[in-house]
Amino acid sequence: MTAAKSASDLNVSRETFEKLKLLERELRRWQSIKNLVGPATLDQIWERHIVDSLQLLDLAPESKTWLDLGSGAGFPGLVLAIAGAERGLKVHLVESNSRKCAFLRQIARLTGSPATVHEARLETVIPGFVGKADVVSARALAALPQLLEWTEPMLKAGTIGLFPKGRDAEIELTEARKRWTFEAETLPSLTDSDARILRITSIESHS
Ligand SMILES: C[S@@+](CC[C@H](N)C(=O)[O-])C[C@H]1O[C@@H](n2cnc3c(N)ncnc32)[C@H](O)[C@@H]1O
Repeated sequence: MTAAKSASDLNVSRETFEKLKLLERELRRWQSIKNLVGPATLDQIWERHIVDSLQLLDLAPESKTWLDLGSGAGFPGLVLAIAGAERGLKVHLVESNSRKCAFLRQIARLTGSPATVHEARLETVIPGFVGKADVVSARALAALPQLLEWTEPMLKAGTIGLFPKGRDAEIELTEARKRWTFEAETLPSLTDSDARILRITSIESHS
């Protein structure tokens, strides 16, 4: 799929669809000078990036505050801020790369989306969100044990972890269970039959 057909394909309003199209256009424009995403994924921006991000919204429909770690060019965090705005969702994007942060700020401004960009290392941002976010997400940032090490204080305080994973999801779960006990749902991805989305709650460290 090279382009989304309509707002109803995505189950979003026309206004949200227009904002997602703006994100796509700007990503293509910035990509030529700033190289924000893997060049091989540019042909499939909707499937690989936008729809892949959008599917997380339905996995935490009640959420109001969302922290996305290592947001890159906005996936999933910026897409969620754009699409979740109408139901009152606010998204915090954490990204250490300044040119990616410039892109995130620009698109948040152009779309009027409730996204706050934290240009920082996630290790310094997470402590301020313990007990303050409904969901923490991270796509293509690190293997599950590292993600749990970073987010454990948030998950212990009741935040839900949503981590899109590739075909190694089960291996990463097995590895993580050596250090923690936690509830994990392994959910199918709508965009890739090999991929999974891990929904993690109720974590306890073994040590
Ligand atoms: C592989 S990219 C994935 C980007 C996006 N989540 C996606 O799926 O397209 C990982 C991103 O995490 C950022 N990153 C890596 N380590 C970080 C850290 N400790 N704190 C904040 N950002 C970090 C990188 O700059 C990069 O943009």
